[in-house]
Amino acid sequence: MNTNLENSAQILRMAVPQMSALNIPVTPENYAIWYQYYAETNLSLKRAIDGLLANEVEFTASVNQGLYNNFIQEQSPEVIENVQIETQILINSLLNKMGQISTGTDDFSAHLSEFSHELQSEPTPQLLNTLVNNISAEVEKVVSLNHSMKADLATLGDELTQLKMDMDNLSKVAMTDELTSLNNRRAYEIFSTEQVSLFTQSQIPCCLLMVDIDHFKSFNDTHGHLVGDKVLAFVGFALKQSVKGNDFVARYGGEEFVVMLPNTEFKDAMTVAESIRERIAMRQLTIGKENKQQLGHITVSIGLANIQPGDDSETLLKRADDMLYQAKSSGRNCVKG
Ligand SMILES: Nc1nc2c(ncn2[C@@H]2O[C@H](COP(=O)(O)OP(=O)(O)OP(=O)(O)O)[C@@H](O)[C@H]2O)c(=O)[nH]1
Repeated sequence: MNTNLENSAQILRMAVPQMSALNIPVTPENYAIWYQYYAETNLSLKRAIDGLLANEVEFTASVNQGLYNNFIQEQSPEVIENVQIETQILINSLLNKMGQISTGTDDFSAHLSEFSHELQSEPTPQLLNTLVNNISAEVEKVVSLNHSMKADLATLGDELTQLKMDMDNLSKVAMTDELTSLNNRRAYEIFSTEQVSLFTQSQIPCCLLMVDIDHFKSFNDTHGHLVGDKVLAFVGFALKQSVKGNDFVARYGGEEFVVMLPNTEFKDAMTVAESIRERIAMRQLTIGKENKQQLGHITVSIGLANIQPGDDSETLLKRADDMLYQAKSSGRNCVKG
């Protein structure tokens, strides 16, 4: 900021509180006296005031008038009037723009009102000059405050975006099964609760499939745990491939998966379940890129349940699980619902 303007603003900030502490009305004349006192541009005035202050003389109207008459120069009235009008216009237009300036304007507003008040009487050219300087200084202060606030806000915005990305990432990790990259049980529980409450509110049908790999223990025992993991990933992928849109696939735990089919009637869910079963059963599993090792086929059993009045997510899951048990008891590689 221009040093002259900065000085004027500083003088203004010293003069006004001092005048108020000494109960001196902020008239243009009085302001001119105290401005020049703090600016130290009028040494005889400064000595006179220092003397009055040292002797604790009260600054009555006549003392103030005496200071003005003895130490402040007379000025031409027309010049005063013109500058007075211009300054008033400037203040008004600034006041109108106040709403557009985002923050940090309270002091500014107070100062402008002060300046405006000072212009009500007949100010001297020095005072007007001072006022214009002070107004500019205050404007620059607010503008630079706004610039730095904008920069701060931009930085804050970047930090928030980064934080939001980190949070999104974290919640993704918390909801994802590492082995299959499907939703995990926690994500399923949230989704299932939402679907049950949707059904309760608006009877939108929704079905749940519980999918369990058949004889997975013996598969693991024969081929090893790592190959077993690959099979889990394959089943997860096959489930994803078999559904669409808002359908929700999760690994519930171990070799058990769940598929939720929102807005789906029982018979359509049965078709989806059958297509999942077939897709998995028909696939010849192999491992290794060059020397492919044949692993044979795996199958899944599926239990199907639809949400019914009075259900919560646990009762729904229990019915699907009961159906899965039936599918296993009926020889596996089938769907029951
Ligand atoms: N490789 C691998 N195996 C797992 C994982 N989680 C659970 N299993 C295995 O899955 C097998 C599940 O076995 P069981 O519950 O007896 O069922 P099953 O052999 O699939 O037989 P049925 O369900 O009756 O057809 C166990 O051997 C578990 O160790 C996993 O993350 N990776």
